[in-house]
Amino acid sequence: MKLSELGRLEAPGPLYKMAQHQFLKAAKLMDLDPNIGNFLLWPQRSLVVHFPVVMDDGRVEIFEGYRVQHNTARGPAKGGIRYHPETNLDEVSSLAFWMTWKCAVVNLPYGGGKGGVRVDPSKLSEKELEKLSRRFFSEIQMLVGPTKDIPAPDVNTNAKIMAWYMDTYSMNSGNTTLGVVTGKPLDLGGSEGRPEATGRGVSITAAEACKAKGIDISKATVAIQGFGNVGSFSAKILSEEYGAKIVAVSDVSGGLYNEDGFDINDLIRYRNENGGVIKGYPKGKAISNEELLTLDVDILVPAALENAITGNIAKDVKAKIIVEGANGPTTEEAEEILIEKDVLIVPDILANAGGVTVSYFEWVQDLQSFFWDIEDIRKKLHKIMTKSFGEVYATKQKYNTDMRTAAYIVAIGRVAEAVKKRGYFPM
Ligand SMILES: NC(=O)C1=CN([C@@H]2O[C@H](COP(=O)(O)OP(=O)(O)OC[C@H]3O[C@@H](n4cnc5c(N)ncnc54)[C@H](OP(=O)(O)O)[C@@H]3O)[C@@H](O)[C@H]2O)C=CC1
Ligand SMILES: O=C(O)CCC(=O)C(=O)O
Repeated sequence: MKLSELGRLEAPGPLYKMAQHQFLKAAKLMDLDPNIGNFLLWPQRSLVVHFPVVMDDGRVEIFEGYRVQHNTARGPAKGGIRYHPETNLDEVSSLAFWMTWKCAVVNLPYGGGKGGVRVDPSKLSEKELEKLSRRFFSEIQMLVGPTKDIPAPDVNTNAKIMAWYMDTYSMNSGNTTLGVVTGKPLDLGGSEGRPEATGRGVSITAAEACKAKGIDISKATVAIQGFGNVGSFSAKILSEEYGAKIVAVSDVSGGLYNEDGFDINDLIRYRNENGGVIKGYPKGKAISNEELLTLDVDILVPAALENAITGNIAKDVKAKIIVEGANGPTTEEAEEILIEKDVLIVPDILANAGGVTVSYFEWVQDLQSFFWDIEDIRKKLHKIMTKSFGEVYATKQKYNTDMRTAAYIVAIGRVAEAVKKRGYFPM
């Protein structure tokens, strides 16, 4: 059978289909065995759960949640859990799919998984959030475990929620199991450097991309969409450690522009004191998220949600480098336009892999009950990110292709090797 003769092309939805197209582009270039290709195109396991939560006013609300394991050939599934009112099986399946390739591109001994609950957490009280988190984790306990599937934070989830997950799993199983989730608080088996890790990985790969493009990062201008975990740490590290000038930032409430560059610590302080929102910060001019994406900057970091850079926006993008802090921020149509315009895209599965890499360090530390210091973590992360960037860039040159396809080629090669050596198919 040829890869083009797929038995089943109905994906869970449009996002998953886009992810499959990215995979197929690489699979064809590397002439992947069709049996392996057809297998890797689909999630290995998907669990959809519905569960009740008694709200503070006595009403019972039913929530829908998901945990998808795309592939576990190289090790336990790994990937975050997101809380968002619009998340769905299509989105979570796509995110799980990308986790498989992300873990493989940085050569971690993991497969890919992801989870989500359809909820707007800003509308819940602290007590409701805790009840929802504990009940959801109990509902997916049949899939998770330190040697099976290890969740972590993603959009709208954090260390506090990871602690509740860990405690719920431990209560249900009768022993304290630190290694069941990562991104936990430091005094509960968390790792130094995990909160900053994704932003640090974004910054390291941005610096490598600048070298490849002949841009001096200490003179570079940067626009960042999204000012949560990934966006704010990318801004802080790029400005403080690499000397780049962050001229635009945004969150869901809109964007801010300052041609002299923002003082990121002051902006973080404002966000924290202002209910998590940057709107109204006095030292910047208000701009829309769309304006931010098309600013004349050297580096653009989308660090919010999927499909932010559409074809229409791509036509007006002026950045020379895009570093995808978010998962899936560039649509297929946009990517074609950007490649045509010679924009260097550092794809999500490479650019934001710093988070899962330090999650891996956390898991290793939990399993061995021996913890490392921040210098160790940063050094090891830097080594993995620069090596991975180099491997992907060399593959791009070898196959004369774009960075995303090159990253897939590296990752698929590693997963295919595991599939073959485990003996999934007669060879
Ligand atoms: N956390 C991690 O370690 C990792 C995260 N990622 C990916 O990075 C992205 C961001 O995740 P993370 O930082 O953790 O999430 P957070 O919840 O911490 O932050 C998300 C940010 O995006 C903003 N945002 C949401 N929607 C929009 C929008 N339509 N336009 C502009 N801004 C918007 C939010 O604004 P507001 O607060 O106002 O809602 C917030 O500032 C996601 O794609 C995630 O999957 C990837 C790898 C690891
Ligand atoms: O830290 C992790 O395990 C996974 C983070 C994540 O969900 C992601 O990289 O998209």
